[in-house]
Amino acid sequence: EQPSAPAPISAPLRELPWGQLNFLHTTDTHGWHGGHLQEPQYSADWGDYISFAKHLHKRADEDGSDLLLIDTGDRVEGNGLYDASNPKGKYTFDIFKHQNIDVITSGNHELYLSNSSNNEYYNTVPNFKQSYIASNLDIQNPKTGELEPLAPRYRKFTTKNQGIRIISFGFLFNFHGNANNTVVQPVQETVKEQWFQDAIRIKDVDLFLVAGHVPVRNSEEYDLIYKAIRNARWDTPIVFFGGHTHIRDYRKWEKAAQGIESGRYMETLGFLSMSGLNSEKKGLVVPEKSGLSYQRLYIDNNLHSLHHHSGTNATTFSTDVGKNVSQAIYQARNNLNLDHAFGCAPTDYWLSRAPYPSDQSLLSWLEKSVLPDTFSGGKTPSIVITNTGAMRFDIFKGPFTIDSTFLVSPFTSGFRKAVNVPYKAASQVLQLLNNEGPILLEDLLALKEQGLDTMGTHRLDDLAPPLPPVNLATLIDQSPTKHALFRSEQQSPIEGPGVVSDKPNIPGYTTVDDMGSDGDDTIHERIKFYDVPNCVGASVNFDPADKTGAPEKIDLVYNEFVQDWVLLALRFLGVKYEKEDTRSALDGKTMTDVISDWVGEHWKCEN
Ligand SMILES: Nc1ccn([C@@H]2O[C@H](COP(=O)(O)O)[C@@H](O)[C@H]2O)c(=O)n1
Repeated sequence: EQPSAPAPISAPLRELPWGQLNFLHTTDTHGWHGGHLQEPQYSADWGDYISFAKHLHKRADEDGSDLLLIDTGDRVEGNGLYDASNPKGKYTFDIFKHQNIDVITSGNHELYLSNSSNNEYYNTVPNFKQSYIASNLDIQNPKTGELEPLAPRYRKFTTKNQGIRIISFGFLFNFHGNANNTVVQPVQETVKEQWFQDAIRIKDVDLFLVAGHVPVRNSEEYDLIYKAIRNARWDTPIVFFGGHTHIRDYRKWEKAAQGIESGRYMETLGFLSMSGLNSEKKGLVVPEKSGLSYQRLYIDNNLHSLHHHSGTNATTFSTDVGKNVSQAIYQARNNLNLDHAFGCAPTDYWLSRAPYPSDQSLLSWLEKSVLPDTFSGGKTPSIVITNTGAMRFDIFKGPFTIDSTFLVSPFTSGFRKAVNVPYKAASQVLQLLNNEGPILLEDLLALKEQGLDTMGTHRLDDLAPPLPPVNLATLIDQSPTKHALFRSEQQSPIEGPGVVSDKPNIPGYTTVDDMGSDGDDTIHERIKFYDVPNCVGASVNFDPADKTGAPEKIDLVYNEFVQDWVLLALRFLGVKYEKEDTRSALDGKTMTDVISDWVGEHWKCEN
């Protein structure tokens, strides 16, 4: 735990369902290896995770079971510890490498920029030489320019104590937004490749382990892999580890094929156990189960939970390596001056924990205050649009630091503008991007398919942030056209079999998955999450309500990440702008700069 981290509050806990083969799973950590310094519930750091894993390894060695660690990518972008250094990631690779991870894969965030995928090539792959897997990912060798697999396509290994023979794969979903130094092969092609077809037919395999930056639910990619393995091996157990959608989730394909997704931002250490697997070695002390079984627990990443599940206490918990890593994180945070405050937030602003629009909504704050104040300088009537996915985390009342700017918006995309756009068209772009009004997403997609867009790297709903880290069934939908699955606000919190009756006192995740509603280790009081639009926008230097005084032409300013969609929408509205017709806005400043400048000017700290 970092010295400034708030101490966890004790809460009723569910027990770790230890088995024959046990897994700890991290995903979408996005640089939060220092833990959450404003939220006691998630305040343990990467050093604590190292200590925790060490205790569980000891337990496995003592009772003859096994423990494997998995990480499924998006380790970068989203926290000052990674983003504030120059070059980015200067400290994180050396911090991360001290955990003994058995299977590790790449996420999409490792690939948006060529320097971050080159970092995988130069740092993370060599640091995890025995465990990095890249089943459908190639990279241009930075020295020769030749395309090569980022890491081995699959691995075969045998567990230490039980002698369970495992074939493991490492996938990335069919991602298109990568820089041009990497190639992500669509999963439907990978599963047809000879190496994959041979691997799933290797004899004497007790378990297929599919790790990937791929959601476990509604996932064409994982369904394809499941079917491909089942076509070759009708009954060999399969375990999936997923990621990308930032949720806690558990999916049962069938009795012998199940998988976990373990949240985001170092909030969750996913635990999955299996029993009843073929084993070469005897000596298992844990009780035998009849047949194969899987169990799961989503551990809140704080010391109260970690002590409890490892049978330790404040005196016995930290290992030497764990302590050193926590110290290295502390040192890096100091070097980067991450606690330096630009100003102090007067209240909390929520990305998806308050309805949009509302006074507590981060997106309302962005469109009502930050964007108009930032872009009003030139006096030109403008509409400013950003995707809401450019915003990644909430703002808490109190000091808004260098770290906070990267938590809220870490990306390097700048702003661009199309000048002198007819107002009639420009004023409809936001509505189109939000799939509201008479023209729907399908119409735009049809145009894209006719080749009318130039690049088309992102899907329209990728413009919004990942859904809040809850099962879709618990998300409160504000746009009925979008997600028919969501519950309405009137419905009561999820309850069901397996919910323990202790009164929850800590707000947090109340996960409902294919195993039921008893997956969170901490019995939480339910938090409400709200759906958000794809994009928000501000009218600057004119009043959109004043119908008679509407400008004829305006500048359309937008976050560079949404450029394809903005130009496509304009074309759909009868106005043709090519990328070359647009220009850089705000001297290349990013959203990170915009927010830190605005906070410095408007949110003074009262001493
Ligand atoms: N330059 C960028 C890069 C990404 N985004 C947003 O992040 C989303 C992807 O994040 P995941 O954690 O879900 O992988 C992407 O869809 C964008 O919404 C961005 O705004 N700018």
